[in-house]
Amino acid sequence: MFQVLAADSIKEQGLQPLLEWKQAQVYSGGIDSGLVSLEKVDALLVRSATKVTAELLDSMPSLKIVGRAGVGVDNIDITAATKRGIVVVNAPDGNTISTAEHTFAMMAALMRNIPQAHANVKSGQWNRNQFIGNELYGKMLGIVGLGRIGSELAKRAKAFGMSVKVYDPFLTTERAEVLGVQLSTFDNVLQEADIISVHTPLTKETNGLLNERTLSKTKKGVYLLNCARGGIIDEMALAHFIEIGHVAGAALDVFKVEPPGDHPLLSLDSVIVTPHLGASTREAQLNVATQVATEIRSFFENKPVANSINLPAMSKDIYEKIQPFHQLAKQMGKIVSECHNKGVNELTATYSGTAAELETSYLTKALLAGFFENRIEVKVNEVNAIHIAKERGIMVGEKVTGNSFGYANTVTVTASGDGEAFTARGTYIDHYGPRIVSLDGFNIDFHPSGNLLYIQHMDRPGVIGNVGRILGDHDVNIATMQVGRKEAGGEAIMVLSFDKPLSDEMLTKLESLQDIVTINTITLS
Ligand SMILES: NC(=O)C1=CN([C@@H]2O[C@H](COP(=O)(O)OP(=O)(O)OC[C@H]3O[C@@H](n4cnc5c(N)ncnc54)[C@H](O)[C@@H]3O)[C@@H](O)[C@H]2O)C=CC1
Ligand SMILES: O=C(O)CCC(=O)C(=O)O
Repeated sequence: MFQVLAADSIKEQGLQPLLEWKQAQVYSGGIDSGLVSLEKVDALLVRSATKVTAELLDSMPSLKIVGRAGVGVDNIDITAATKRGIVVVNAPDGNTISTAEHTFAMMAALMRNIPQAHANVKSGQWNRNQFIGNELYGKMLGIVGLGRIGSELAKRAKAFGMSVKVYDPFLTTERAEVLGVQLSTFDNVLQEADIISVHTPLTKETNGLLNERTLSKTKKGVYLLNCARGGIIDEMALAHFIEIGHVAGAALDVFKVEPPGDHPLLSLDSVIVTPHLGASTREAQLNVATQVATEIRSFFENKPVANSINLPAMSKDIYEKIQPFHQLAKQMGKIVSECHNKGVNELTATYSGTAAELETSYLTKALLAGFFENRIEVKVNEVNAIHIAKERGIMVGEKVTGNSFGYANTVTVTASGDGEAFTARGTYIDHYGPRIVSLDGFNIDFHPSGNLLYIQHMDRPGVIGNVGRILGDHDVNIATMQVGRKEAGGEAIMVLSFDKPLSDEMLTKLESLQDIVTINTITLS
C-alpha cells in the first residue's frame, strides 16, 4: 500500500484518482500534522506553501515522487530530489487560464484604480475625481515570457484593442506570428510598452530581471505587473521607481517572501496586491489536483508520467515501444556489473536498428540503474543515474550504429576500467522477448531473467559434466544452459539458469573444479 501525503490545501475532489485506488492510503494534512510518519511516505503532493528542501527529503527515506499541484517548482529542491532518485511532477497547464484571467483582472483593476476606489467608497467617501483611470484600448502591453500564461494574456489583451510586444528569447518568430504578437528585444519592450507583465519562471536569469538598471529604460508612467514569481521584479527597485514617480503603479500577486509582512511596497497607494491568487479558482484547483494525482498513480502503476521535471516526457505510444528495451537495458546493466565484477570508469551504450530510433538517453539511464543496483547503497533510477555515474567518476557514452549484427535491433554495453573491458550485447525480438546474444565476445543466446550463473572456463572435455554432477548431487535442477566458445580448446563460457538461487557451499564447490576460471551469479527479476 502506497502512503500518499497531500500537504497544503489540495482540492479533495481532485485527489479522486488516488482516493479510489485500493493501492493507496491518502492523508490530507500539513507536513507536521503527524497523520503519517514522514519516513513511510511514498508520495508527497504540495502546492506552493510547503518548501520541499533537501532536509525535508532526508527525513522522507521512502519518498519516490513529489507532485506539485501547479506550475512553478521553485519551492522544490529539484537537484536534491534528483540526487535521491525522487521523481518530481507538476501540473503545467491546469491553472493557465485562471492565472491569465487573474493577470488581466489585475491589469484592468490597476488601470482603473478599482481596489483604491472600492476601499474609498466602503469607508463612506465618494471621491470620483481621485480615481480617474486609463483605458486599456490602444495601449501597448509588453509581455516578458510568452509561454502558456503569457500567450493567453496576449489573446485577451488583443481582444481589448491593445497591441502586444513580446520578449522571450526561446520563442521563434513563426510562433509569435501564429499568436499574432510582435517579437522584440528586451530593451525595445522596456522602452515602448505602456504596461509590462512578466510571465517567466523564476530562474538565475530572471531573478531581478527588472531592476534599477532595466527599470530606468522604461517609459515614464509605465505600469508593471507580476503574477508569476516574486523576485522577477526587484521589489526595492520597484518601490524606488514608484516613489520617484517614474513607474505609475504596479499590480502584484506574488512576493519574494510570502506572506510579505511589513513591506515597503504595501504602503504605496499605486500598488495593488493579491495573496498569490493566480491559480485560486475552483476550476484550476480541480484541474491541477486531478493532473498530479493521476500522474502519481500512473507512476506507481509503472505507466508513463507526462509531466516530470526530471524524467523525459513520453506519450503512451512511445512508452509502449520503449518499455521492452527499457527492461532489456536495465538487465544488461546488471549482467555487465555482475559478469565484470571489477572497477569501471567508462560505460558505453551502443544502439542499433529499432532501438536506435527510441529515446536512447532514457535507455542508457536504465542501464546505469541496473549497473549500480548491486554496487552501491544509494537507490539508483533513471532520475539520478547520470548524477551518480558522474559522482563516481564513471564516464558515460552513448552511440548509435548502423550494424545490427543481423538482428532487428541491438543494445551493446561496454564497461571498461584498469585496462580491461567487458562487452555484452542484447536484442529484443518481437513476440519472443529479450535475448542476450553475446557476452565478452562469446556468441551465446539466453533469456535474461531469474537466477543465472555465468561461468568462464577452459574448453576441455568433462567440464560441463562436472558442473552438472555437483548441481545434481545437491538436487539442483538446471532450467536452461547455454555454452559459447571462440575456438576449440580455448576459453569458453556457460550461462545456466535455475529455479532458485544457489547456496554459497555449492558455489565454492563449483569454483574449485578444474578448468573453471571464474563464476558469477546474476539475479534478474
Ligand atoms: N500566480 C500564480 O498563482 C501562478 C503563477 N505561475 C507562474 O507563472 C509563470 C509562467 O507560467 P507558464 O506560462 O505556465 O510557464 P511557461 O513555461 O509556459 O512559460 C514561461 C515562458 O518564459 C520564457 N522565458 C524563460 N526564461 C526567460 C527569460 N530569461 N526571459 C524571457 N522569457 C523567458 C520561456 O521561454 C517560456 O515561454 C511561472 O513562473 C509560474 O510559476 C503559474 C501559475 C499560477
Ligand atoms: O498553488 C498555488 O495556488 C500557486 C500556483 C502557482 O504559483 C503555480 O502553479 O506556479
